[in-house]
Amino acid sequence: ALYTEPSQLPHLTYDYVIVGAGTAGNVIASRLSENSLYSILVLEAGISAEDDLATIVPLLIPTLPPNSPHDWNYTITPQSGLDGRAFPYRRGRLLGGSSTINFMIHQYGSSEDFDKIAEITNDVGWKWDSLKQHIEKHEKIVPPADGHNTSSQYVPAIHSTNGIMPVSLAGRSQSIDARVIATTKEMPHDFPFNKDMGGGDVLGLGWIQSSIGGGKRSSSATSYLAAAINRPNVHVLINAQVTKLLHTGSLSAVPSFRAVQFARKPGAPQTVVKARKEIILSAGSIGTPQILLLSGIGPKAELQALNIPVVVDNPSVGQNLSDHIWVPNNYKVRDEDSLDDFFRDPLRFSSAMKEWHARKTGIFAGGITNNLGFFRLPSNASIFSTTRDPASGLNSAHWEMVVANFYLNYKPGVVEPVNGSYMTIQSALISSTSRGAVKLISADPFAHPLINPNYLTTPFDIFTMREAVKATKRFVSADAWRDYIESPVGGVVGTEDADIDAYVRDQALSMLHATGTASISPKGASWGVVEPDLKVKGVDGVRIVDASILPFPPSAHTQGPVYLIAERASQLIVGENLQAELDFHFRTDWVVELQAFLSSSAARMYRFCQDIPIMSN
Ligand SMILES: Cc1cc2nc3c(=O)[nH]c(=O)nc-3n(C[C@H](O)[C@H](O)[C@H](O)COP(=O)(O)OP(=O)(O)OC[C@H]3O[C@@H](n4cnc5c(N)ncnc54)[C@H](O)[C@@H]3O)c2cc1C
Repeated sequence: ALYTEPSQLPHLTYDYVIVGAGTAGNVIASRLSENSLYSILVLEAGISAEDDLATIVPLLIPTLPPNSPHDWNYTITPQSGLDGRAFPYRRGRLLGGSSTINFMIHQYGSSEDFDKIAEITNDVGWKWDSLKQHIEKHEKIVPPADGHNTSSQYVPAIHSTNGIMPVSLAGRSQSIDARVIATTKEMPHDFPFNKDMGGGDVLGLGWIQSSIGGGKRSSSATSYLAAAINRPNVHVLINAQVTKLLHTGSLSAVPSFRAVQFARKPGAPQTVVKARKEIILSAGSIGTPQILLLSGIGPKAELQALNIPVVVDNPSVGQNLSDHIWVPNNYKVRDEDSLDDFFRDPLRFSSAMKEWHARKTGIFAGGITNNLGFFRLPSNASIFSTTRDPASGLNSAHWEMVVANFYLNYKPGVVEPVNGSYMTIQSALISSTSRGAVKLISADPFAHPLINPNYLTTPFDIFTMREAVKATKRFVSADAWRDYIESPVGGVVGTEDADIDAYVRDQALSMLHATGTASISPKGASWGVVEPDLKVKGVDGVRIVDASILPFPPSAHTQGPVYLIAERASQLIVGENLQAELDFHFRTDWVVELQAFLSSSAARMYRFCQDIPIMSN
């Protein structure tokens, strides 16, 4: 059931309390609630926007304005690597979290990314060969909205048609598609064709898969949560911003956190709910470290400076913020079909909207791009004489290219051209090595934290962006574009490396792929925030499941990896419960078992009211 006010909650104690009904949180809620014996509460700070067309109609997403109620409306700190610029940093603040406002590109990353996580954590369960089993439950490949033949555009064998979330290939064809593919044939060394990036092999250029099904966005809310919300053991409360986790005692001298405090808005009454088994933090790469810090779990000196009582001194909380960053390379083109005219023409816009309403097809049924590719620097690139290759392996990317058939530039203050047709090639940094941090600005839980991604502050990052921009120039020099591109628009001024660097620092924006602020680490390591099983280090009762646990930026847009991580986390949690129950049964004689069986329903009722003491912190 969905509740909007704390007073509507039927209980104040649940088996599991999940913080954040976002991409990962809804996976956990859905999978755990498949067992009707577990009671689950999901607390979401944001709203439900299930009828909001901007979050349903795929191509309306570029029109969703900043400063909307769907968004946390963060701003990052001024970036020394970007000429001191600061800009909005979007995160979904609604059911589905960022999966409800993202650009729907859907893939998982390189197999080596996950193999590297397995190596870092000494946990083979994170290896790609193990993790990819979850694709079967997650993904449901459906035909694209225009029903075109996709046989040359993906490899069905590495996908699933049985999962919970509809995913499809591009829902409308674009005039540039054939030129992109022709370029892979003309320049196969620089831009090889990759028929499918969804199976762990990401390198090359090919067709995009999107979290779109039947012409509508698929989010964790429309898939996982929709499947679970009517189960009697699932309660979801929106407008509930968690202000901290409460220290409730200790287990074998390890501090326990088994209660969550939340409020609707600043000054509103605080409500406390208790978790009998576990709290799952799924508040995302910004929200999760913020909540840990507010709860006294974080760097001691930082917490003390804000008069937050320190329960667990962990210097890694909020550190290691990593992200992908991109620059637009805009070109003026000869094209009647670019989306520029479409967005400017109210008649075409409304007739396409009518088509979408009638049949869920047409321009609006597709995403913002049909093609993307992942690439590496040459192995003899000069940067490798001073910097170790940060990619997860030889089949993982350093940079990415996304091709869109309209003028795309979100830099604040940029005015879109009022006429003409355009194409944009986004050059993005993937294996970034700059690391930033999320820190509290005050002990006020409603104050936005300081978000400093520290972009482009390493020689590797600026080198790779420079090479990615140069590669774009090579790409558009192919014959395939000769009669199409008129001229670059607002691009690099000059021909020197320094000119490209200046352009990159002036133009770069975030891909909004924040990761790493509650990083996974080897069991018992002195660094990192969670153990390989995602339990918070030095804490009893809390697990983290979201993008924050990724130790480094993957070769992917980040929703796919988050879905796989959340599926595995659900399996770990359920598995631990089964193990605990088995242990219990093997230890007891039949009389005790019978008693347990007979009293289980009564016990569940009782445990709803059970009191978990709360320490002051
Ligand atoms: C505009 C945009 C475009 C993107 N485009 C793509 C794309 O095309 N493809 C792709 O793969 N990735 C994309 N991403 C990134 C991807 O969507 C995210 O990496 C991923 O969804 C993160 O999942 P998560 O579970 O970690 O966090 P989220 O999905 O953000 O979920 C966190 C949830 O926790 C809630 N929350 C936070 N703090 C609190 C609190 N204190 N109390 C209660 N609730 C709280 C939030 O409101 C939110 O619902 C994009 C992101 C954005 C913002």
